[in-house]
Amino acid sequence: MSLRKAPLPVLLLNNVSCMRNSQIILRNINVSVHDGTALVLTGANGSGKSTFLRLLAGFSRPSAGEILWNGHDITNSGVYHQYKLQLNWLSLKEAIKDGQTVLDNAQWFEFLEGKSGKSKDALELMGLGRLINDKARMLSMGQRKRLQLARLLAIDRPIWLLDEPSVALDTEGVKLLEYIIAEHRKKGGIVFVATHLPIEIEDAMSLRLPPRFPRRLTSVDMLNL
Ligand SMILES: Nc1ncnc2c1ncn2[C@@H]1O[C@H](COP(=O)(O)OP(=O)(O)OP(=O)(O)O)[C@@H](O)[C@H]1O
Repeated sequence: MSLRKAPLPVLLLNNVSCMRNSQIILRNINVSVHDGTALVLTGANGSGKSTFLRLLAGFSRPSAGEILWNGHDITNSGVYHQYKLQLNWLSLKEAIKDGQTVLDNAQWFEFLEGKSGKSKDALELMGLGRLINDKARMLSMGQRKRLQLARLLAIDRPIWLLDEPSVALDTEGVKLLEYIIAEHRKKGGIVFVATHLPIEIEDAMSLRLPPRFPRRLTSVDMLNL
């Protein structure tokens, strides 16, 4: 008889809590993530979705508990050095240079990554093929989001941390987002999505963060307690 060991999760959040300004933002989060996993984070404004992604990105440290990547604590500087190369971060802060062309904006990220050759196809896929030589300042909000998503594809890292990725996208844009997430997962990629908007992700895990009340409770909060 052979005993097969369960595979080690790629990412393990083990009793993770996070405090800011003496307030608990996240409390005792336990999540186990394997290759191909998608986790959709929802919750009210201020419930801690971005904070959750920031912890995963290593931008801030858990106040308690640990985040393990392949069994290693990401707050260890040697581990983090390797871990951060796995991450692709997308947020409302878009880091787009208005004076550069759409193509340059994508290729610059590829260049920083020591890669080349994927930006054009990625922009085509995201529906920006006709605009690659236009200055980024010409883009609409939704087109800027498409450019961010094209960069995600061009850089091609395994763990995606997406904060409100569908904001400003039209119906076709959301479908494209769902498509690239599905394709990324087929290759074993891991996707975290913090969102208020509906997004279709097959077999996704979901985590709804409880509301927090840093402000005075309203009657609506009282009803929901
Ligand atoms: N650096 C910080 N210092 C102090 N408090 C912070 C810090 N960052 C976030 N917070 C607080 O943590 C709480 C959670 O914020 P966070 O941005 O994670 O929520 P969210 O669920 O992403 O909200 P939204 O849906 O509005 O984007 C908020 O009350 C916010 O004020």
